[in-house]
Amino acid sequence: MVDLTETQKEILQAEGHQLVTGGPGSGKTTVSILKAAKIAHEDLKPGQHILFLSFARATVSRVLEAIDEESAITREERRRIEVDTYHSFFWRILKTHGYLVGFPRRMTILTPPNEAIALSSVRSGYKAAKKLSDAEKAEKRAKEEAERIRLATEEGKVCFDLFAGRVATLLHGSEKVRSLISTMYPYIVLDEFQDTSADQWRVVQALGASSTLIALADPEQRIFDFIGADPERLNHFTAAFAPTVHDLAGDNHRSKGTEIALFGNDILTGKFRQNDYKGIDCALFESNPNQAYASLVGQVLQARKRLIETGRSDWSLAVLVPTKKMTRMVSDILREPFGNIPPISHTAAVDMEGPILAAEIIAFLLQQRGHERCFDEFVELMCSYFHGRGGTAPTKGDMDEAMRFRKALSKWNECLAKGRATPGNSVLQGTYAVHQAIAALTFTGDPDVDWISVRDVLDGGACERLKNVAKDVRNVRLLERGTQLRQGLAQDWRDVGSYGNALAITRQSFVQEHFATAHKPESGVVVMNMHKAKGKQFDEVVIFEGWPKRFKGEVVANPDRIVSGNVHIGVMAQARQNFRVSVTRAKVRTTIMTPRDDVCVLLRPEPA
Ligand SMILES: Nc1ncnc2c1ncn2[C@@H]1O[C@H](COP(=O)(O)OP(=O)(O)OP(=O)(O)O)[C@@H](O)[C@H]1O
Repeated sequence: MVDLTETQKEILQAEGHQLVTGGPGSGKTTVSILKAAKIAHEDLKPGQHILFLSFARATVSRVLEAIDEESAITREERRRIEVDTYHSFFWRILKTHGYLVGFPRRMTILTPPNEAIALSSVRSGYKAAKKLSDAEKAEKRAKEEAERIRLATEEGKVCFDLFAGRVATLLHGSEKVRSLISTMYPYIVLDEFQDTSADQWRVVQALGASSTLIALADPEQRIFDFIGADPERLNHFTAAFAPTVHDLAGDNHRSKGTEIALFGNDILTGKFRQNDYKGIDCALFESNPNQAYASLVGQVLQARKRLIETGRSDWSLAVLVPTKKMTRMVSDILREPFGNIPPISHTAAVDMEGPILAAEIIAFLLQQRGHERCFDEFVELMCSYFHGRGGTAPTKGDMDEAMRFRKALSKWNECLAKGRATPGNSVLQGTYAVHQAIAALTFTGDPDVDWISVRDVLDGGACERLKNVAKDVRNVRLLERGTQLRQGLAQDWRDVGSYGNALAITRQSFVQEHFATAHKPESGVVVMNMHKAKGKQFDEVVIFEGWPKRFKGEVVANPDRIVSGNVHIGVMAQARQNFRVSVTRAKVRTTIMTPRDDVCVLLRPEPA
């Protein structure tokens, strides 16, 4: 067990609502878990639990792991601590009481890929977000919201974006539900409280009426302004609940013996106290893809070597990049590095809409039903993939592609109806050939083997779009040992001797996967967007940003930078906080990779 600091001890002793603040690695999560165990031991009545609410499943798994490591916590106390995400907690409330806010009794979750499909026709009517005026943005938002509400109330398909607002309305409107929840959870810990959105805050206000709240926050790790976090949120909490306030301030237990935390603080002010910081490396690279990626691969290999040499098996190395696009690019490079460097095994936190819809296509093909409209359904699933794979930003190209396939299909069917040959130049010829090839496969009953044999046919077939599906689906980790999907498919085979329900099983396992919390925190090499690193910790971190593209010596584009365009505008508070969060995820070392000819503006000292 750790030796608690004086402030941590005070937190354990204090009663009533609490606000615990402190910098990265200052021990907020740790002390709140010990506090939860103490409450479980001393204050809870039979049947009651203490609820630990967090934003992301990844944070949940880190907290669960921390609970497991705390040998001072008994099994019974552990059982009384319920760690959950806001999403999953809200869904539980909506499922039982949603009818109070106009939802039908039978509801299903509209997962992000299916939400993307449902909203794609609204969204594709607008230009890219950057080019929209404020009025257009508001109009687009209102139309999206209206469609979400229609889907929920008329069809019972509820998407995540509606959860917080509806639960807030429900709790404020029903004293009965409020007290039901508070009886079940008399104490609630709110992790990363600085990032609470307006709707989530309304929920918290209602919960705090009868439950005791413990909010954990670092105002300077606030990185979700773009979805409604508010710099005033901590003041709202203080005004509403008059909590005792405990500040763990600059304590740093995560990267003890290094100056990573100090460097993180200096990023906030732009005034660097030292030339070198222990635990921080700056690696410059040349501004062209070959050399940039070669430098990255070199740094990743060196870091991996250092970590393997520690002899531990649970080491972790995060490669953090500024954009989603770069997450994919870096993942592709690590999968197939140049020359004779073998693939660098890693996981990548890419957007899952495309991969999930691609998995649905594979699942559909596994069903091999060969019924009359089978090919039509297959093409329709491909069109859904085009509609949904762009997530919140469907591209015009994808929308056009879906239209083209639908048109081609009706022409195809017209020919068949008239007993004529299908058009030789149809875009569907390749698609049809692949469909036939898969229908002719003989499956083994081993979901892994069969899944991969379908994927291989897509990959090697004559349809370019299906090759993309094969590529996208590689990002799906659902077939790993013990997963819901793998078990479901194997069971299906045992029950009916085929994968007759593969599509339904796949859809269901993604919903369950979304709510599952029994995941281990990431280990090995992981690639992710800087925003996703919040609340996590790794042994080493490599931060890798984009570089300026020049033509005749002039910068013509400067994409994928930590600060947009790498230009110095105003105080850049959000960019500084975001960068600091990334830098301080490391326990031992953070390597920052920035282009030699255009070093990140946040690393240049502020003019005095
Ligand atoms: N008093 C302490 N003595 C030694 N180690 C500690 C102490 N408190 C916490 N730690 C350790 O320090 C690390 C960081 O702690 P923790 O995750 O609780 O910080 P945090 O404030 O929640 O961080 P962040 O806001 O960056 O997510 C953990 O590995 C934890 O076990």
